[in-house]
Amino acid sequence: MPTYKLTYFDGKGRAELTRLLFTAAGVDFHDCRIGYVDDWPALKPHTPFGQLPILEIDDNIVIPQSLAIARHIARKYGYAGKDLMEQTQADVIVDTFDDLHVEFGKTLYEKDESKKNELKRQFREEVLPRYLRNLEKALKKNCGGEGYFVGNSLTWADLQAINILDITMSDFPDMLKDFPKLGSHRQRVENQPRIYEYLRNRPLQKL
Ligand SMILES: N[C@@H](CCC(=O)N[C@@H](CS)C(=O)NCC(=O)O)C(=O)O
Repeated sequence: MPTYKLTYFDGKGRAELTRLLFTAAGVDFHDCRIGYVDDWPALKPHTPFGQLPILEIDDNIVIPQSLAIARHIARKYGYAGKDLMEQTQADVIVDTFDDLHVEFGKTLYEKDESKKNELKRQFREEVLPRYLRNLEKALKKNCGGEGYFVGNSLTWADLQAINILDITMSDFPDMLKDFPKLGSHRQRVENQPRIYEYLRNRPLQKL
């Protein structure tokens, strides 16, 4: 088994999907969390694109880009989809949740208070319902929404779903109230034994 070191800041952010994948697969990894002020300036010039996360494999391969990292682990351990079409369907769901994550991010980092409130209103009333409606429709297309996003077993699309919903719900806690299939899917995935244990024990962090 390769050795893995995942380096990121101390938060969920763009590393949590890979942490969830390692957890689901039961694969050991070094979860290296560094400080933005104390550690990052020295490390940044030694990373391929000056960004985190990076995944180091066997001390000699370095992979940047969070979704490339997660896709690599998903493919390696059987969570990418069973054939080309399933893989593409899983990619579509992962990318759509990534878009939602980016939209959510816009509501966090605006400095001007009144602009920030307007961004949050737009996100809550327009952006979020649009994404959730489309994602619930996509979920229902497979087994009426009673199983997984793709095929008949867990893929990285399901892990990306619980990850981004969790991060977004930190500010919009009742956002799934009109989307019962997304809500029950979330519970189904979070109740998988390894994931359940991981979620109970991971650091309590909003983002
Ligand atoms: N598309 C990249 C974006 C990576 C990214 O924006 N990383 C941020 C943290 S979330 C970062 O490294 N910030 C520090 C910096 O740019 O100096 C990915 O998904 O990995």
